[in-house]
Amino acid sequence: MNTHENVKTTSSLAQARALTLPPREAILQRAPSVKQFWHSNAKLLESAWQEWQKEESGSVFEPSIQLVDEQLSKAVEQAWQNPDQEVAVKNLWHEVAPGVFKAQFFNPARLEELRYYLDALAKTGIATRAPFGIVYNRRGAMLDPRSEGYLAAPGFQAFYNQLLDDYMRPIARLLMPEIHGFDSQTFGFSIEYQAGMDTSLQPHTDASAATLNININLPEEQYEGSEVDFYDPITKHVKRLRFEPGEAMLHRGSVPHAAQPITKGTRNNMVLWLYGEKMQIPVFNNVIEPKTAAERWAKPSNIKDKFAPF
Ligand SMILES: O=C(O)CCC(=O)C(=O)O
Ligand SMILES: [Fe+2]
Repeated sequence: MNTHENVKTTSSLAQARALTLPPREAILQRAPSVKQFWHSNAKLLESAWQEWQKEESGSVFEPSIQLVDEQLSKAVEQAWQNPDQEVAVKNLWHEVAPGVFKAQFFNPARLEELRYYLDALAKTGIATRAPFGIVYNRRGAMLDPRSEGYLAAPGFQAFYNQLLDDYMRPIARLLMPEIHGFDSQTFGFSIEYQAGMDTSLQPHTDASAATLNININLPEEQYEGSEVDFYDPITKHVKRLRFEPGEAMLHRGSVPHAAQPITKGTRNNMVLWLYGEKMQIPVFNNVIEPKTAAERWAKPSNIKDKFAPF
């Protein structure tokens, strides 16, 4: 006989699995009924994810920060212990276009752990919402708690928060000092590009102060096309960049960029954003107040608000 608590939590997963998603046309039209669907089921979905995790713990290997490239994780760990050594982190990032920095972020040999886990999440039968920003996104997911229908599995959330708090924020502050102070709020989503599905993205800027775009393709997952173009608004130069498995680009949200059509294979990525309270981002030509290394390697005390870009 189940305890009362068990009966209650077991039913969340079953209830979540029994939900009928709004029709695809309504989703694409961003109908108010779709927003209402996610809003009214938000609590149920969160408890379903918790329940799923309880049931599955042991059988599904959770992604850990050990997936991060060893050089990067060592340098970052050192910097947390002694911020004056942050230059070792900076040296691992190369400015490949104005305001765009590239580094090896995940160890490609361990990416299958993340992908295996994400596949397991996709098979739970718990509904997730794809990013509206990607025209027809059929495969991607929302990652941040501010987004309805997000991947609320506690194991995933722990990993996501570590990526943002331990890695992205201090690194972004180090490479783009003007974003410091516009970085207490987080946002994230995943994308899967595939010919015949979501194939490209029009030129745009992000509503972020900084964007970390990490390729999570497995080494054997080849693709053609799907380069990301970054535009230099001053010189009008276009830099066409290709992502290899585990590579990341960290860029100012204000740098215009576009994804070229994918012609073969798939490209999977995880996109993380930082911005300030109420979605504030740095203003062009803002006076930059100098910060210390110790201030960069610190977690913001600001409470997260609920503003979601999409
Ligand atoms: O395709 C990419 O890697 C870029 C995605 C992107 O720019 C976005 O989602 O805002
Ligand atoms: Fe973007």
